[in-house]
Amino acid sequence: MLILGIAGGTGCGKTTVVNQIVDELPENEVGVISQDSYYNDLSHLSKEEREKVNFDHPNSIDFDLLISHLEKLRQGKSIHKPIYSFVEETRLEKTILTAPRKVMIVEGILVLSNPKLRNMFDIKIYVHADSDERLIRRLQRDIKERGHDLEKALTRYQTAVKPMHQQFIEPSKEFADIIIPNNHYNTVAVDIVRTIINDRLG
Ligand SMILES: Nc1ncnc2c1ncn2[C@@H]1O[C@H](COP(=O)(O)OP(=O)(O)O)[C@@H](O)[C@H]1O
Ligand SMILES: Nc1ccn([C@@H]2O[C@H](COP(=O)(O)O)[C@@H](O)[C@H]2O)c(=O)n1
Repeated sequence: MLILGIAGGTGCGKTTVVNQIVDELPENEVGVISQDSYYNDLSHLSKEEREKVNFDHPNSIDFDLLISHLEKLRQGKSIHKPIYSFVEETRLEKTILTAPRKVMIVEGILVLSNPKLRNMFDIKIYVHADSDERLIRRLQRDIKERGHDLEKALTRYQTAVKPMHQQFIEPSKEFADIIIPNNHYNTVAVDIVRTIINDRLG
């Protein structure tokens, strides 16, 4: 199994890059795991309490479960991947049965920050976009798709997203084998990563 880890700040385009990579590859050969699926289950907290959680700190992610799932996939076993609702800010009861694939892509803001997870990756990629570009994209997405209003999105950005980015995410860039500049859609970089994967798939 070839495991790729793809990190980068919120709104840099990780999901978009992964979708572009996967789109032209055989469906049954490549699997994707998003760190977002592994947010801690906060169903024991009230909605008001959940609003106050710092979702950009590594402690908000169940890395133990993510790592154990990746280990199982590597052993050829299927996993029950959690489903996270950004609107409810909690994990759903339903899971997705996910089978191992020849190539597994793990993407998320903090996947290169966690040393144990990072060491499981054969190829480490960091997607870079400038912070103003990321903020614009994030506001548009959070308001359209994640049920936030402008004030909530901006407050979160100032109090959690930006400081955690500076403390944990940006420094993880130094572990990357490949840095993809993504202020603009970068089809050349996507093609290069796809070629690496195709080589492995033979
Ligand atoms: N290179 C790009 N140029 C302009 N918009 C982009 C680019 N890459 C992604 N986007 C848009 O930015 C938003 C966030 O992208 P997404 O892939 O979800 O980022 P991430 O997964 O890193 O948070 C989405 O609405 C997406 O369509
Ligand atoms: N309930 C939540 C949980 C997380 N977030 C934000 O998601 C961002 C990470 O996801 P990306 O797809 O943008 O990489 C992270 O910055 C959290 O602030 C949220 O808004 N609500």
